[in-house]
Amino acid sequence: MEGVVPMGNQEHGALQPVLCRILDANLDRAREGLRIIEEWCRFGLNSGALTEVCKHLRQELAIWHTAELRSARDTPGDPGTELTHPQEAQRTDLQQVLQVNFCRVQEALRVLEEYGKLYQPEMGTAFKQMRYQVYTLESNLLAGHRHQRLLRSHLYLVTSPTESLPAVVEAALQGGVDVVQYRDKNSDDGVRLQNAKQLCHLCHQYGALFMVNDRVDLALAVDADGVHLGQQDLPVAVARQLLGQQRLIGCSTTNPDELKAALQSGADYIGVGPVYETPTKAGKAATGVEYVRYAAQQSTLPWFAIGGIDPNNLQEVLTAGAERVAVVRAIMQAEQPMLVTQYLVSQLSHVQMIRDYNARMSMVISHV
Ligand SMILES: Cc1ncc(COP(=O)(O)OP(=O)(O)O)c(N)n1
Ligand SMILES: Cc1ncsc1CCOP(=O)(O)O
Ligand SMILES: [Mg+2]
Repeated sequence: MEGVVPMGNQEHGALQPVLCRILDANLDRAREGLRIIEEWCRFGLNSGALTEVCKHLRQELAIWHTAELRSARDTPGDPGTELTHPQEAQRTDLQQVLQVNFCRVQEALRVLEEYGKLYQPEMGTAFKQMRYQVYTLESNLLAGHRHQRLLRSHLYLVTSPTESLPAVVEAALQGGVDVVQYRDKNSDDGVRLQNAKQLCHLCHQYGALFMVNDRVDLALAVDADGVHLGQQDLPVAVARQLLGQQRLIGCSTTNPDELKAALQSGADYIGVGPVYETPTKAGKAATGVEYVRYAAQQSTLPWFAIGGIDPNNLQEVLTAGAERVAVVRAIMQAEQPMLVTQYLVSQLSHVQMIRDYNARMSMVISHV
């Protein structure tokens, strides 16, 4: 086979330029990947600490990137520059951009670690340490992104089955909905899987969270952000074992006892309701806005008022203390789902703005 030389037959001298080319290419690769991650830390997260970690790693790589390694570069003679994978052209959301670049940096560091040992023994240890620093950076950066998104979420759409499911969900996403839950009690699993996959992809394109109702297996199968569980569903602790710490778990409650248990269960957010009677959950007694008032006083987790909420009664729910609401019919059955979503979003952000302002004012007053 032309060009294939067993390593044992290569003389050390002949190996040196090859090593230099491998090290040069992978130093470039690691630095480029880090730069992409650093831009998000700096401009997306405004995190000085995470930006500093990326910068420090890039500077360390630069020190190893000596003139000898750079001068070994032979881009025109590199057959790898022509090779692209179709997936390189597809980046569907920010999460993917970051994930792909973390992989790229980690792979490059692994190559540097292994080949570096042949070039200069200290390289092995140095790049190994850097690889572990990158793993830590990855978990600090990616861990908690769902929880952070949840904290910024105020409008939650729970879907109902319809022919135009993707179109309605996309309209709601265009209107600014923060979380979408796929809820389908009757379809076959094959249909559910297809729908959940499609909606998950759509939500992530718009930077919204995607949750699955009831089904932990389906949530895992489509890489959803989490699952929503009621009192008759799997216990939160069991779902947590299956889903891990990174995914979100929501828990429905209808009264103070359930709220107390849900707050201690390890759930990430709470459903509060049905506030009003609703055909979507026929036969379930309404809690009334009193329970919304109670949740506003007692909940230590983000919570969403749900059940019969629409543009006409939203104000009453907000006045009772809600800052977050979940709806089914108000959006799924709207003639113009995007407009209704925009209206709900604007009402919710208005109330949020007033509450934030009042909270800041009372802090100022308490310091005078
Ligand atoms: C956000 C949100 N809150 C409450 C529910 C209701 O969950 P559950 O009581 O399990 O009832 P079903 O939706 O499974 O019929 C929810 N789905 N979402
Ligand atoms: C799933 C669920 N859980 C409590 S109320 C409810 C349904 C809310 O539907 P709608 O917003 O159409 O009243
Ligand atoms: Mg349920």
